[in-house]
Amino acid sequence: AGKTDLYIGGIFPMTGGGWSGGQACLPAALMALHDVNHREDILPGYHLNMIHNDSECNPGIGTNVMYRLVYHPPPKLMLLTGCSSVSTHIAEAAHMWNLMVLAYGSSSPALSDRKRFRTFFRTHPSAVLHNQARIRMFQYYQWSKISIIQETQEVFTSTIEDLEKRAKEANITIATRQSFLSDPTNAVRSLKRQDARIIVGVFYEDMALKVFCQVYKEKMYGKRYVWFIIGWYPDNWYQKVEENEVNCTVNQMREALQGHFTTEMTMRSLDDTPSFSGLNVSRFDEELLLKLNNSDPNDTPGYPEAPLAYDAVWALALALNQTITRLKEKGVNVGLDKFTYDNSTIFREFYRAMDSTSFQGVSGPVQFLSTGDRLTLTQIEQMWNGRYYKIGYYDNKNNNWTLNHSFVRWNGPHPPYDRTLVVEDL
Ligand SMILES: CC1(C)CO[C@@H](CC(=O)O)CN1
Repeated sequence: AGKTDLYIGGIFPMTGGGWSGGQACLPAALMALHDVNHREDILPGYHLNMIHNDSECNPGIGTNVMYRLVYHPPPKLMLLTGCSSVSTHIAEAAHMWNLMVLAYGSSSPALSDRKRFRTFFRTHPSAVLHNQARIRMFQYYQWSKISIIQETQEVFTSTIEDLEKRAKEANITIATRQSFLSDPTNAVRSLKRQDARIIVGVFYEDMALKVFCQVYKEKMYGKRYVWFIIGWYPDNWYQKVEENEVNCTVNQMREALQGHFTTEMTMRSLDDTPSFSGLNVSRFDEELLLKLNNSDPNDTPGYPEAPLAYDAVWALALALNQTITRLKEKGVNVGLDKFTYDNSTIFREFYRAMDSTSFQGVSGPVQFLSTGDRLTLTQIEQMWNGRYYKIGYYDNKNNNWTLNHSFVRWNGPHPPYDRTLVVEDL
């Protein structure tokens, strides 16, 4: 007998100036849909379809896509979203239609607000996930005086507010906090004037080039300084000096960046054990590359986040599957295809099922906090001679970490101090 069709909405940033991660995340989501629909034990008797459009990572366009998905039949059971700027608009309104929003690409800490985003979940961790690893490193090397420089973007402002809270709890002083909009020259000079030594820098990669060219000019690198920046830029980000009109050479950038640390959320499971779907990381990447007709993964936006999109589709499929059971247990004999936006019966069980998600994904264990947040490991790397080396991981769920400190290298004879010591200058 033919299967009953179910529909979900998918909003993917394919183009536009922001994060266009839909380029790899849409193929990954379609891969998961295919795999789910070929499992007899999942949503038996149903066929899951996704209707998707390009948000261009633009909140206005994204909201328009949502309205079109909602006001054109058939009803959609939920919405998948990417960029934070789109998710914040859609997730605030979605409850009006009993719609769950599951983001595979939203890192903004602002989204961890259950009151404002009542039906929001995400397989992409919040950007605050960098902070516990940073604090642990500071404690390990006994740095209790930290400085901060940030680009004025909401995601970085919210991240630094969380870092300040955690630093206070750990008796670590934030000596100075500088921010800049598009030219970091004065912010870097202020750090130098205030004798900043251990510095956390949060900005997008185009600004990172400007910051470290200025760091080179101010000589704020070498044996007296330690920099912590974001790790999810492409590995060769610092070489793009011409296209960003930065007047430093690649060698000067490399010299300024020698020994800096980065933190980033891990988006692929560290071990190769198969996920619930049967795919392990290496098989997933093989299949994804085929879908991307073997274009260079480093040049395909969203390639790092693709497992988060794959796991998001599995999460909603397993939650819908659970919803069937929950409805039966409540004696509600209605098919999922009978969902309507003004009927909260199905949504309520769907929400409870999503809230209790727990399965092994390609991106690692998939579970949500009560805020809808996802925890993953945080990866710590260090750059040496222009290349990044993994030196440790922080497990944010169990609050423990592994640091291969013998891998860590210093520009001087010992780790720098967090302030000027008289003895050091003798
Ligand atoms: C790690 C990154 C690049 C952070 O921004 C996310 C996009 C967003 O939060 O809008 C995608 N993943």
